[in-house]
Amino acid sequence: MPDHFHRTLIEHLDSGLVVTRGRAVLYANPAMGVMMGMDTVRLAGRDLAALFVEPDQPAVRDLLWLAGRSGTSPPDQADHARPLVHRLRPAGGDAPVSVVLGITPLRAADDPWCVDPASGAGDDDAPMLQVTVQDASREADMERALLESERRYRELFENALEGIYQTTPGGRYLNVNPALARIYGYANPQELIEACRDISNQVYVEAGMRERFTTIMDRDGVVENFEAQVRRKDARVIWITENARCVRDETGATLFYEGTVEEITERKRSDENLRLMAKVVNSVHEGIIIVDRNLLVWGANEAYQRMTDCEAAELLNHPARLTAVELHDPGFEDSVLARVEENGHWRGEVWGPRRSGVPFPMEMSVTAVRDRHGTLTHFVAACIDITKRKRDEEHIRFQANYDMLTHLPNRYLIMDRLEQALLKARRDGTRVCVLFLDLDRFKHINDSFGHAAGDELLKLVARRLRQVVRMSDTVGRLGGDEFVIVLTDVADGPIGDQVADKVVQAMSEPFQILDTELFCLPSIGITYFPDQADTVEELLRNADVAMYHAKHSGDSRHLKFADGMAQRSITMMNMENDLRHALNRDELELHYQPKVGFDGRTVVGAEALIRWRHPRLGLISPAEFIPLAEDSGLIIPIGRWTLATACQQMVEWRRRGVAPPSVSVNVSVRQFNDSALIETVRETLARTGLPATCLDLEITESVMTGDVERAVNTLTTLKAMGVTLSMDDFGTGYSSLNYLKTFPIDTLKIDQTFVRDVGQNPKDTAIVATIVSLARNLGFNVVAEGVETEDQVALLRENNCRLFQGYWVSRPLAVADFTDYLAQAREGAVDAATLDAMGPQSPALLGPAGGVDPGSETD
Ligand SMILES: Nc1nc2c(ncn2[C@@H]2O[C@H](COP(=O)(O)O[C@H]3[C@@H](O)[C@H](n4cnc5c(=O)[nH]c(N)nc54)O[C@@H]3COP(=O)(O)O)[C@@H](O)[C@H]2O)c(=O)[nH]1
Repeated sequence: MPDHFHRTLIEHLDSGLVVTRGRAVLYANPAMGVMMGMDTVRLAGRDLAALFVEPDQPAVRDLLWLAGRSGTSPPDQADHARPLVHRLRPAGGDAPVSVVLGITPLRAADDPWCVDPASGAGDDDAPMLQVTVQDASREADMERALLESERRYRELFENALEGIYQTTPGGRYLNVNPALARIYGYANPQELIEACRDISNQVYVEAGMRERFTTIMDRDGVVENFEAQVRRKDARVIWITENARCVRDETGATLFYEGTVEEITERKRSDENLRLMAKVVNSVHEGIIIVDRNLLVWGANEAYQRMTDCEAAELLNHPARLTAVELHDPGFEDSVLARVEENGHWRGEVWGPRRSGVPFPMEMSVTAVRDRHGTLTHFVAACIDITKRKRDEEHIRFQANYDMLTHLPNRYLIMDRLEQALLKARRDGTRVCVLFLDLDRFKHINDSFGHAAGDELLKLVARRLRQVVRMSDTVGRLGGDEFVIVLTDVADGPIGDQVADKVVQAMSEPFQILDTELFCLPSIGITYFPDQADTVEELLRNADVAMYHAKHSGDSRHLKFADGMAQRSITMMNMENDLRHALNRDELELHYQPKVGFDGRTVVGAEALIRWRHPRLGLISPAEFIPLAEDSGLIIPIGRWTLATACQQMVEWRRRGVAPPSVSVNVSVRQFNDSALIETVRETLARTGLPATCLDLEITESVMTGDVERAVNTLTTLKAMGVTLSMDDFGTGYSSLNYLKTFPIDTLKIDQTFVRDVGQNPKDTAIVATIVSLARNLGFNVVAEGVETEDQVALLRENNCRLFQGYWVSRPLAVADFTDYLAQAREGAVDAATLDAMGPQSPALLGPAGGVDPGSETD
C-alpha cells in the first residue's frame, strides 16, 4: 500500500483510481466509490470490467488484458484525437457514467502499492494494473470550454473594432483581423496581408517610424501608445495608435510581434482643434473664464488674466468673482447665474473685478454648459473691457450735448432743457425766463488778439455766467459769442432784468487774457414763457431779437422782448439780401473826409468812407452793413469797388487840379487776407492811371494777429509798389511794438476813443502823447482821428500831433461837396455861410479852408 502521503493524495483525487491484479479490483479510491455509487470496500475483489455496461465490458477486458500482457499502457485514444470512452454502470440503477481509462501496469519492485498477492481475488500471476478512471463528461466540458474559448477569441479577433495583427519583426503581416483591414482601407485581412509586405515603407508615412517602433520593442518588449500617420489603400493618410508586444520562444528569441491598432484621426483632429482653440482662446481680446457650477475656476484665458490683473495660478481652482460684487446689488451675481441656468445665456454690462481692487466696466456674456444629459456643469463668461468704449460714449455724449470750448450745454442740450422746463412750467403754472447774450466787440477782440485769446475770453465769460445763476438754472453756449441763460420757476417781477444786471455787473470787471486786461460787455435780450412766447423756438427767437435791439439801442445793456422788435429784426435780416444786389444796383457811394495839417487848413489827404443809399431805408452807415459784408464775404467785391472808385475819383480830382496828395481806402482784415489784394491794387492803379503814391491803404492792427509773416510780405509788396500804409484805430488793438517795428507803416492814426477824452482824462492824454512820441521816434506820421473840438486840437498840438481828421475839420462829404471843399481849400477861402453850416468850429483856427457843410451827411 502507498505510504501515508501517497494515500492522502490518492484519496483526494477528483478522478477515480483503481488498482487491479488482472481484472480483480485490489483497491479503489473514494472518487471511484462516488462514481460507482457504493462503498469502496465493496468494490474490492470485483471484476473491474464487470463494473461497466455490458456492451463496453469486452473492450475494457481487452484493455486490461493487453496492458497486463504487454506491460505497457494501451493507447487511451482511438484516433489520437478523441479519447476512448467507456460507460460505468453505477450501483442503484443510476445513469451510466462515461469515463476515460488510463491503464498503467505496475511492477511490484518499484510501485508504492506493495499489494499482498494473496489479498486479492483472481489470478495471482496476473500483473498489477493501476487504472485511472476519469469522468469523461468533465473532459468533454473542458473540451467544450476550450472550443468555446477559441470561438470567443476568434469572434473577438474577427469582430473587434480595434485592428489586431501579428507581424514578423522584419515588418510583414502574419495575421490581421478584419478591423485592421478596414482601418487601412482593405476589403479583407488577406488583401491587406498580401498588399502590405513592407510595413516600414508601405504603411508608415513618416520615414523611420517602423525602425522607431522596433527599437522600442527590442528594448522594452512592448510598445505602448505608439502614434503614427499611416497611408491607407486609397492613399488617404490617417492617424493610428498602436499597442504591441513581442512574443518570444522559450529561448528568448523573438517569434513575432502582436498588437492592436486604433484609428485616432478624429481624436488627433480634435486634439489639434483643441490646441488651436486654446490658441485662439488665448489670442482673442475677449477675456474668457470657465467656472463650474460651484463657481470654482476651471480656466481663464490670457486676456482675462490681463483684464483682471490676476495670474492663472491665482484663478485656477479658486472660487471665482465674476463681478466686482461691491458695486452691484446684493445677490446680483446669483440672479445672473440663475438666469443663465434658466435661459442658457445672459449678457449685460457689469463692473469687472480686478486684483488691485479698482473695478472696470465690462460687457459680460455668460453661457451655460451642459453635459449630454442636460445637466448644467459649467458657466463660460466672455468679458470685454469696455472702459474705453464707456469713456468714448461719455465723450460722445458730452460732445453731443456740451460745447467743447466752455463745457457749457450746447444748443442741443439747451433746447432739450428748455423743452423740459416748459413742460414743467405748463404743469406747475410757473414762468421760464430766457436771457440771450451776445458779446459786444467780440469779433474785434478775436481779430485783434487772435482766436486763442477769443477762446480764452469765451471760457472766462462762461465761468462768470455760471457764477451768477442758481445751480438749477442752465447756462449754455449757442455758438460764437452767443450764450443763453434759462431760468426756471421764475417768480413774478422783472427777474430776468435782475439776473441780466448781475451778469452785466459780473462782466464789467476786466478779463485777464495774455497779460492784457480786456473789457467785454454783453448785450442781453430777455423773454418770458408764457408771457412772450409759447414754444422753445419762439422763446429763443424773441430773446435773440431783444438782444439785437439791446445791442443797437446805444444805452441799454439788456432789453425785454416787446412786440414790434421782431419786425425791425427782420428788416435787418433782409438787409444782407439787399446788400448782395447793392453793387449791381449802384446803391453804394463813397464819401470823403479830409485830413489836414497843423494849421487846420492844408489838406494832406482824404479818407474814402463808404455809404449805402438803400432805396427804402435811405443812407445806411458802414457801421451797420460792413460787418454784414464781412460775415457774408461780400466785403471782397465791395472792397474792390471802393478801391476802384476812390482811385478813379482821385484821377478825376487830379485832372481838375483839386486833388489832395493822396486818398485813403479802408481795407478790412478779410480783404487784407484775400490773396488777390496785391493784384487788385496793382491792376486798379494800372487801369485808372493813378500813381501809387497817391493811394494810401488803411489797415487795422488786427492784421498783426494772423499770419504775421504773410502780412509783412503783403505790406512790403504794397509799399514797394509805392502805396503808403496807415495803421487805423491805433491803440485799440494788439499793439505789439515789435510788430510796429516790423510792419512798413507810414502813418499811425490815433483812435478817436483816445482823442475824445484827451485833456479830460489824464490817461487818454498820456496815451495820445505816448503814441505821438512813439510814432515820431519810429519815423511815422501821426493822424488824430475823430477830432471834434478846438480844445482837442489845442491839446493834440501841445502833444506835438500835427495832422487831424474829424468833424472839427469836416464831416465825410459826398463827392460833389468834397470837390467843392477841395476847390475852396485850394483857393484858401471858405465863405461865411459855409462856416456857419460847419457848426462848432473855430473860423480863426480853420482859416478859409476849414469848414464844409455837415448837412451833406444827413441825407
Ligand atoms: N472796410 C471798409 N470799412 C469802411 C469803409 N468805409 C467806412 N468803413 C468803416 O466803417 C466804420 C464806420 O465808418 P463811418 O460811419 O464812415 O465812420 C467814420 C467817420 O464818419 C467817423 N468820424 C470821422 N470823424 C469823426 C468825428 O469827429 N467824430 C465821430 N464820432 N466820428 C467821426 O469815424 C469813422 C472813421 O473811422 P476810421 O475808418 O477808423 O477812420 C469805420 O470803422 C470805418 O473804417 C470802407 O470803404 N471799407
